[in-house]
Amino acid sequence: MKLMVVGGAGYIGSHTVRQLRRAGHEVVVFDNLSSGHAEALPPEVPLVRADLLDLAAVKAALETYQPDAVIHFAALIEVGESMRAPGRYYRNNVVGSLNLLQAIVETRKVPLVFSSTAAVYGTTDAVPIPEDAPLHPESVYGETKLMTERMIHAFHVAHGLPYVILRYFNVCGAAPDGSIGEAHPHKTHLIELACLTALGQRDKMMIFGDDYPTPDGTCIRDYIHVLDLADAHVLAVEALAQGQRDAATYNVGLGHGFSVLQVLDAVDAVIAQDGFPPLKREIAPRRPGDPPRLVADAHRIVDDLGFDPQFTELKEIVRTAWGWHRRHPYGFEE
Ligand SMILES: NC(=O)c1ccc[n+]([C@@H]2O[C@H](COP(=O)([O-])OP(=O)(O)OC[C@H]3O[C@@H](n4cnc5c(N)ncnc54)[C@H](O)[C@@H]3O)[C@@H](O)[C@H]2O)c1
Ligand SMILES: O=c1ccn([C@@H]2O[C@H](COP(=O)(O)OP(=O)(O)O[C@H]3O[C@H](CO)[C@H](O)[C@H](O)[C@H]3O)[C@@H](O)[C@H]2O)c(=O)[nH]1
Repeated sequence: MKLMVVGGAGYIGSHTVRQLRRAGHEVVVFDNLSSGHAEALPPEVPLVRADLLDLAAVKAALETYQPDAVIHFAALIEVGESMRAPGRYYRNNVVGSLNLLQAIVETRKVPLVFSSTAAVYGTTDAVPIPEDAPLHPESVYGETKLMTERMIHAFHVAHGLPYVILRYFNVCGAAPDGSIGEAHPHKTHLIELACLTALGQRDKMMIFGDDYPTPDGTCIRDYIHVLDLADAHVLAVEALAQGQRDAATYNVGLGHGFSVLQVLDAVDAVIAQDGFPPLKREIAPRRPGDPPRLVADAHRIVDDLGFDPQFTELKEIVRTAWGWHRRHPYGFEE
């Protein structure tokens, strides 16, 4: 197939581009490079450097490249920033996605795979969380993702647009060859921060709360490797193309969780193999808005699409992140 990957120069998009190429698909990337990196793309993949807010550019790209399906990763993704600059987030994420939907139905009405997030559930008592749990996002970021989910469904009902929505849990890790990996401008993710702390870019790791109602008192999350997540996109887009699915929403996680302390122990074990000392740790207050436990009920994607994640060991996941950060301590900015 020929696929247009919108936001394909970003962290998850660039790993997905690789897996799509490996699966034999042709790819074109549409990205404004606001947080993505052209260096993260294979040289043979064309990059249309343009903005989703430019409707004419989106339509022109669809008309020029005539893709068989579109995968949509483009968004602003920082929860804290979304609360301080809601206008930017609603405009970029909601209006940008609306332009993409409009351009698709006005040009080629091809299937769409969309990146959503566990943040659409907000704080929930459900463990694990099924896809039909109540949706109560607690941030503007989460709200923009839920609004986009609803727009996509409305376009499905009104125009027959086939779609798969994937709700990711905690995305982590990097390409095992260390060539591409996470390089967000602002670092907030636990595993990335731990690797950068090991490399001396931070003094110590702060543990945000050790008094949660969990076995070791720290928060539990479902960590999904970025390559497994990329494979979920390959499965989704192929199921859409073959007409096996035309409107589906899936959680993407492992279905079991690890605590902050378990993650930091895994990082210590991995970096010790390269002669690095254990991370300095400090217990800090809880971070506002962090639910104690977020774990996916991932049965639906396993049953429907045959999703079969390969990175199920925490140390294996951490080893790939460490390999990337060690080789590229400043990301793509070397
Ligand atoms: N990283 C995570 O942990 C996580 C978790 C859940 C969901 N998601 C979702 O996955 C998607 C990808 O996340 P990521 O971590 O790869 O982020 P990222 O910032 O690395 O990638 C986003 C890409 O979209 C591009 N982009 C943003 N706005 C654009 C616009 N208006 N026009 C064109 N391109 C634009 C950026 O330049 C970047 O390349 C996002 O939609 C995010 O909400 C990410
Ligand atoms: O220095 C740190 C960084 C994080 N944490 C803790 O580690 C856990 C994981 O935190 P991350 O920031 O890595 O990830 P989140 O669970 O906050 O967020 C992720 O999952 C969300 C879904 O709920 C959204 O999808 C979001 O985009 C994605 O980054 C949390 O308990 C957090 O408090 C620390 O203790 N110290």
